[in-house]
Amino acid sequence: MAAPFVDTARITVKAGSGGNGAVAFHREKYVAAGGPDGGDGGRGGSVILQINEHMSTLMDFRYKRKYVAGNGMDGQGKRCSGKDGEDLIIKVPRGTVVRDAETNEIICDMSETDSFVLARGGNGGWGNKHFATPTRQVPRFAKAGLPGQERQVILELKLLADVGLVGFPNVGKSTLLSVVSKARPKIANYHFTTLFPNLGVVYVEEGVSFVLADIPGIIEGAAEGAGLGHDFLRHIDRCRLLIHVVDVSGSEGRDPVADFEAIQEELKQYGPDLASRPMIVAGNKVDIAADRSGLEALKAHVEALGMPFYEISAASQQGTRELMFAAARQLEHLPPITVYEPTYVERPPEVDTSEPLSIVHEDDTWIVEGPWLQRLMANVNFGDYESRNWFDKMLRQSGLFDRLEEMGIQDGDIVSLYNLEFEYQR
Ligand SMILES: Nc1nc2c(ncn2[C@@H]2O[C@H](COP(=O)(O)OP(=O)(O)OP(=O)(O)O)[C@@H](O)[C@H]2O)c(=O)[nH]1
Repeated sequence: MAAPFVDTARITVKAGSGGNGAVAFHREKYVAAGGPDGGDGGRGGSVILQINEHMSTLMDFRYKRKYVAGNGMDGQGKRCSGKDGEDLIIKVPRGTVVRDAETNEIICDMSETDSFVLARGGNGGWGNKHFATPTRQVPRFAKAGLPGQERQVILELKLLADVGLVGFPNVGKSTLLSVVSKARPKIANYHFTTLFPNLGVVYVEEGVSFVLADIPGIIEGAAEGAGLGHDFLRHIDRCRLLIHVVDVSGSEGRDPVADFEAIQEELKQYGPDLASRPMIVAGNKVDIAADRSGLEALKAHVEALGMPFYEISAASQQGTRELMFAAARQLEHLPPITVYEPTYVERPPEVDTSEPLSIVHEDDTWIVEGPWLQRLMANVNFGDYESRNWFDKMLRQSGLFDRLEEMGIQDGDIVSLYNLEFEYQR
């Protein structure tokens, strides 16, 4: 079965690595010993998400899963910095929610934020021009660039509609949407198949309009993942108001109260807050109702629950205008669309500190390098106290300071770790 509507995708993004710093010395005729003039490595490009208003599905992510930004170039002599790596822009439809693939935490909600840096490029390494000091006039070292961030994320599209139509298949949701929405602007390009959520703009009166979505395919068991229903339930999340459409014609031997309750149960299963979402109930197909018993039973049932009830015939447009007015009136008092607050907490990467680091001693400087240190430093936020403490703890735990002591480090010497230098104190 082909279901071309793609509203969730898992992708890997990788920012570019920083270029390496250069070791070079100034050379000029008649100038005896030139100073160090090795330039810095360029910064790695970042991976940036950006909203594109013309996109309405995550279809593009179906076949392309890996997104890599450009690496920074290495530095050169004559103080030339390497070129920065190019940023990679990924376009997503408005309403895309980004989660961490491992923890499922929300990283960002692209509904009000127009662009977001999803993976930071690595810093370029410093060239040796930075390392000249009075005691260290000929620094023969430069720094390697740091790797870019890499992460796996899940993109999830949640429609930005004010009102969602829910109900069993065939109760007349699409028909209702088609008769109440006059215009189908660019947001309404979901109409490739009937399995797509349909969006329409309802113009109620001068200056009053709202976006109405037909959320198809809610069936019993959808909340547990049966059929396609579950995929579409996701879209109701942001609707401020639901219109629950129930077939009250009594055709096919259906019981309106039982149908209503079955869908309510489905919403509850999916999320308790969905079941408590403000709701208007519409009893549809009154034009072909053989008698009014089903309709009256449903009306009594929902009014006892405190919900407004409207009887309509979508096909003949009876009562549909009143229903839309009622929806618009309710919307006036309802808070704006949900924006998902980020829940993602940046954690330090897991590193195996047992792998020995390389230590090179030059003048008063101790240059420390190694793959795990490089990875660690690319991910530590040095502006944050906790992170700095944690970094310090990792260094101690690795035995680095004991080894430096053994090798004869003195107080006041410089420890040089990629883009960080500090004075050693016992
Ligand atoms: N007589 C009558 N028929 C209706 C009315 N509303 C819808 N129908 C018919 O009921 C059938 C199903 O209507 P749809 O609008 O496709 O139902 P739906 O709820 O959108 O169905 P799904 O797309 O499967 O979720 C169609 O044949 C409609 O013509 C109504 O008010 N009266």
